[in-house]
Amino acid sequence: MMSMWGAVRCRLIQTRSAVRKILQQNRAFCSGSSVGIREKLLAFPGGSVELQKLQESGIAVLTVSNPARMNAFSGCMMLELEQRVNELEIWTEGKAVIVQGAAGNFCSGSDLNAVRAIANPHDGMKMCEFMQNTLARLLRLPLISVALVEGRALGGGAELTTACDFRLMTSDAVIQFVHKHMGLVPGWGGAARLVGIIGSRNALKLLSGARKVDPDYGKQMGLVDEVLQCSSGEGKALAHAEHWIAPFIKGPAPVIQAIKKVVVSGRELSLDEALKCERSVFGTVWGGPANLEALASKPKHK
Ligand SMILES: CCC(=O)SCCNC(=O)CCNC(=O)[C@H](O)C(C)(C)COP(=O)(O)OP(=O)(O)OC[C@H]1O[C@@H](n2cnc3c(N)ncnc32)[C@H](O)[C@@H]1OP(=O)(O)O
Repeated sequence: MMSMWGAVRCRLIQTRSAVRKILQQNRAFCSGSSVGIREKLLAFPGGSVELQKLQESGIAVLTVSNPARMNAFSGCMMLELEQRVNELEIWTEGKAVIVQGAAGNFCSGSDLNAVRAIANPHDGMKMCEFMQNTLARLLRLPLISVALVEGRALGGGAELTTACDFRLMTSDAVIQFVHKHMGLVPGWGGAARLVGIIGSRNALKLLSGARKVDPDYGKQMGLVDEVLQCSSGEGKALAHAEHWIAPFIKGPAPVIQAIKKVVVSGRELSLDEALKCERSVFGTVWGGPANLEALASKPKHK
């Protein structure tokens, strides 16, 4: 009969092979069809995507920064976002990531100067594919992710909020899928994720009406998880967001990461595949330090 440690080892190997498969898919994308679009994106400089990892709390803060253009995504920022996601994917001590915009504003979507320059269907689709891949990887991170919306989240900025597990808004913030006004539909995966978050009827209302979502409307339709008691640009929102997320990330990083992994598999895989993945992830925490410590302390969950 296989020992407990043998079973744990076996499940660890299964998990590693699942992770390897996902990494191979990501690498295939990085080395394949996106090569041409990377060169084109490089031609649109400006702004940055900054990452600060707070080792003590296990919270990372990802800041989209291009204040002169209301934090619109230049081509270089799209490439930089991908790099930041790469870094977060291998942050084993991390528990959460807060995505915010610089200077009290979330993000006004793609940089319209870049959009004008690559306004042909071929380049548009390649850019879409690039951002879809990056945002899908952001949402699949083994970290609990929060979009902290101050000011405006427009177009691609609204799509970025859907690539996080939770959305928090300051009292005067607005999320708006303005794509229809631009003669577009979301292309960074925002429509598919929006349907998953608020259902197809509400998604249809937001996209076809290009409706402004204020905090009350956002909460009412389930797009927004919490309205923070502060205004945009006041400098208080990040501290409020850290406070909001604290109860969800209490505990050791491997356990928090395992929780996020089983939720991602439940969200994205068929039931059979999700159950398989859940077993593998379970094997990584069963008999692990946090589990043994909890067993030794004879807890009562009152
Ligand atoms: C994926 C599909 C997409 O994301 S398509 C892009 C969707 N986004 C947009 O269409 C945003 C268009 N911009 C706006 O509606 C307004 O600029 C908003 C964001 C409401 C801000 O208005 P307001 O506070 O009056 O400031 P402003 O218009 O003077 O803007 C300040 C400077 O920022 C610029 N800016 C803003 N958004 C973008 C953008 N997406 N791309 C490029 N530049 C942008 C404005 O042009 C303005 O620049 P400048 O001071 O005139 O040089």
